[in-house]
Amino acid sequence: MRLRWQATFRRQRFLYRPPCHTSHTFCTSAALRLAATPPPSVNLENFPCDSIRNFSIIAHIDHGKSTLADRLLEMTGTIKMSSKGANKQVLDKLKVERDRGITVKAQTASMFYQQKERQYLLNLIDTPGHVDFSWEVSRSMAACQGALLLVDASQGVQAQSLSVFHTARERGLKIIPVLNKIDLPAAQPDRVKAQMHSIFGIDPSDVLHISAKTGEGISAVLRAIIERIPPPSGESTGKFKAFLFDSSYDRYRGVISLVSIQDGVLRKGERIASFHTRKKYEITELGIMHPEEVPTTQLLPGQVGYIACNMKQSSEAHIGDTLHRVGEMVEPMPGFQPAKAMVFAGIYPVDSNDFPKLEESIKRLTLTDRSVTVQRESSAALGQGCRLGFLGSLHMDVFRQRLEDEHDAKIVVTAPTVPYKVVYKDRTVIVSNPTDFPDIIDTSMHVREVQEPIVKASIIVPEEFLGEMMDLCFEHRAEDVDHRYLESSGETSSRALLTCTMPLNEIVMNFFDKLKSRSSGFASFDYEAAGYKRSNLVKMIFLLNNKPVDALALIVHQSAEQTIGKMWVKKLHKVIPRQLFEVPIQAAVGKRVIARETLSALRADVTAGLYGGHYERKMKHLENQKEAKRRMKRIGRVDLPQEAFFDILSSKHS
Ligand SMILES: Nc1nc2c(ncn2[C@@H]2O[C@H](COP(=O)(O)OP(=O)(O)OP(=O)(O)O)[C@@H](O)[C@H]2O)c(=O)[nH]1
Repeated sequence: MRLRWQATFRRQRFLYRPPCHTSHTFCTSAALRLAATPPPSVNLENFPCDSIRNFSIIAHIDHGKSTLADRLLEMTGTIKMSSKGANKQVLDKLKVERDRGITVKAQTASMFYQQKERQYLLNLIDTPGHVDFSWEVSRSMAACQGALLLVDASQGVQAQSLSVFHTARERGLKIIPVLNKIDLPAAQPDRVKAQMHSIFGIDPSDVLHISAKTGEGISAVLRAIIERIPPPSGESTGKFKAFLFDSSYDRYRGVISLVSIQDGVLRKGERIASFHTRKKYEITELGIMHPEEVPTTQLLPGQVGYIACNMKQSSEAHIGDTLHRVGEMVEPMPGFQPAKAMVFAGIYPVDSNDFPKLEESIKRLTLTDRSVTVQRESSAALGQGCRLGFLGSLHMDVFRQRLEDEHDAKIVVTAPTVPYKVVYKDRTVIVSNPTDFPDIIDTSMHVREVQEPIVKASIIVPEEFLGEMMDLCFEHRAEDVDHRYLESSGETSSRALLTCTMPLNEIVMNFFDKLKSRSSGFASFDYEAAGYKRSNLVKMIFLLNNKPVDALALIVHQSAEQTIGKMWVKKLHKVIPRQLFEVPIQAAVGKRVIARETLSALRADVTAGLYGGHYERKMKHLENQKEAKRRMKRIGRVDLPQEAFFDILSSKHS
């Protein structure tokens, strides 16, 4: 989820102040339709800590976080109330988000709300829903004292409701349980409240009933935020200390950081230092997100806002950093786990000449998505490219789509891999590219063992699909499989929580799709990293006419090498065009050939079918053949059209 209206305003600014750094394809008409109430003359001195509440909305994907955020903004007058529900999350989204109905980046908004003669400053720190972006969720929570736990009244508690609840509880946040979508005919508020009681120990009388769609119950949510969430603490007379929890990049102003002020007051022109990098900066602009940037003269304790300080590189804004005034030493805030890339893939331009353009596009996109890691690599088959690390496979797919949508890039993406640990006699190396994976059987390599990343998976599913889900998990090398029922017996259809450990490699390809189709869409899934485990892994290479194609290499579990080898050789046979000679297609592990197909020879004369004096037609055919040749990648003596790579690699992802 993201606060789409905020994005709208940022983009409006971009529209009026061209040319801007962003290259997103924005929906301008939507951006202009959504009008804000004019920014108030903000005097933040009127908001001491006890008038401030910092909170986030946490929920399983699609349980209505964005919709509730829209209503809260309307109700507090931060955006204009629309008669026909025009302030919908459909507005002004990136194409990738419109296409997929998901949110990628957490956003922040400050709202002013009057209750009983008193004005409050409510800071909403929004969170995305998908498991790949859970890093953003915990990062957002670090700046809050409370969270609205939203549960869909028709779907009930789902896998990510569990994980976000536990993260919020571990961080000591006050949790306000909210039942959303009570307008739906399928809503079962009492049943879902009973689930929340048995799973989370939540008192059913504490649960608020709302419809974020119709607006029912929203004022009770605002009341609960003020009454139940504790205010932040901080001393305006203390030494200045701020927690940096997010950043974005602006071509003109450099890095814009979002901070939560812990102690002291920050004003324009003051000099601050980063605890992490020890670099010093001067504040050139500061303010609050309302929901667009509204400059203020100062930021006080407990407040959440943005700062610009001529920070040039995104990497200087270290998430979780403590900022302090130059010359004053403060105790740093407890650090923050940096995002860890778990899925890696090579990205190559379809036309090798486009590499500089592709590299520039990747660089620009990573300015808005700090969690992506980038390294140059090259492949004999695909030429120069980049190896990118992502938080998960959805994250990878979103990035790929953004490259295509926003930067018009024509790219080939190699099969995703996870980071493996290869333990040698004298050192341990992390390998995230199959090309670098050693031949285990070759004793001269001195490989002691190979370890793969493991995750702890949770699946919530109606009990009639439990057996099917267990089978699916076992097919994907699950261990420690356990389950428990989430509702007391006597329910018509109880739901079960299935937990197990699984290799991460097993879920990056198409596990999620299988889970959805084999549970008729009812299962929800979540996972967390659970370390590394020793495993029998091997590198599988594919040979065309006895020449290895590096871009197609895979790391597979030994138990599955036969099945995978045969399957891919068959697929390659289907997509590779016939050549002038017979071409063996082989899958091999070390020197062992696992599977083989043979592509029969083709005759060359493209004009053979043309009789008589059709000179021009003959020339056209020959020209076409020449053009097609230009687009070929030559593997040994085999010409492989770029489209075949597309077919092979995209089918590898499915
Ligand atoms: N009937 C009904 N539909 C709702 C309600 N709240 C949200 N929805 C719908 O539920 C869908 C998901 O809502 P979002 O607000 O995008 O959910 P989200 O939690 O932000 O989703 P992510 O950003 O993907 O995590 C949308 O189609 C909303 O219109 C509600 O109270 N009643």
